[in-house]
Amino acid sequence: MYVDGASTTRRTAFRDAEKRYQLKLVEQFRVSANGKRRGGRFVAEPTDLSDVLDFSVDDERSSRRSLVSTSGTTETYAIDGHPGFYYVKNALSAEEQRTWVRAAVSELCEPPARTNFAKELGELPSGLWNAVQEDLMLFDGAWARPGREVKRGDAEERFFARHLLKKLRWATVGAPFEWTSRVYEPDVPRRAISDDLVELTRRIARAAPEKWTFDAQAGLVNYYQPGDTLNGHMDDAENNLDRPIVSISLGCPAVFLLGHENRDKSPTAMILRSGDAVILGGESRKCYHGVPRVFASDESLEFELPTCLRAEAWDDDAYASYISRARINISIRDID
Ligand SMILES: O=C(O)CCC(=O)C(=O)O
Ligand SMILES: [Fe+2]
Repeated sequence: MYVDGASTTRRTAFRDAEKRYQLKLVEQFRVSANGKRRGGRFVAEPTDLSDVLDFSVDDERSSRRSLVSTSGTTETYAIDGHPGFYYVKNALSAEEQRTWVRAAVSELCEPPARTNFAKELGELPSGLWNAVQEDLMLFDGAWARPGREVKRGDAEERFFARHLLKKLRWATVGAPFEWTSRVYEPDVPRRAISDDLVELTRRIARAAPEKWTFDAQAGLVNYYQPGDTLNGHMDDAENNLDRPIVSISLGCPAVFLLGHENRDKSPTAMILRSGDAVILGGESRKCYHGVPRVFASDESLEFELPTCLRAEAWDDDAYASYISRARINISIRDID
């Protein structure tokens, strides 16, 4: 769906910013009772976020943003130096956040949606989420109970549904994207974009004062675990770059870098939080962007999940436990 510049190795202002925010693990040592130094525990090195916009707090960094409109609890902001980009805070209600987390892991990644597994394993059988709950594994193209005990470190471990769920990185809804030829494939089986998703993203797109035409036709669902990143890229496979992209964040917070038309200008860093959305329209539609960092919700108080995603808010603990260590992004595009 995007140009992932071969230039990720070239030193650019964008690349420097990615490095600044990426997760760095440092070994933690402790001295045991007999005076020996023991290591082996890795923790995240603190990251300096003093230059990162956070729409959930009002401080000196807020001078770089301006409130464009308010509708109920939804607030839409523009950011200095990034025409056409909007941050839509509280774009989703508490209930909608749960609905779309549930849909992302139990519907949007289900066949015939294309996922990152297609190349290595072929299409997974349907029911990945239920297979995780029942601790099943992939055997001869179906979910099955393991025939014998599988120990930690055994090669078969990677076929457990719980392991595959951790490796789920993307799913496409609507017209699937062929990453090699970099085109949307018109005539293959697909998971249609539901009316609910069309309606939701249309509503969000209307928050932009430009009132761009936006027809939700294809979507990419990205699944991130803490430590996962999305390299700086520009989405350019869609025919008409005058149409915006609407991109919804769910679960753990992330650092999002919004750059410019090349990688040499310093990007603006901001935190994307659950229930918020961004609109990449106008000039910003052709700008580099990426996600160098996803924070686990228990890393620090400022990254806690909103109450609507914590265990007590669900009737099924499994969703709460997944989303406390995952981020989901649903980006919807108009591809004509
Ligand atoms: O995860 C995000 O917030 C950004 C996703 C994105 O840029 C993409 O899917 O093209
Ligand atoms: Fe993108």
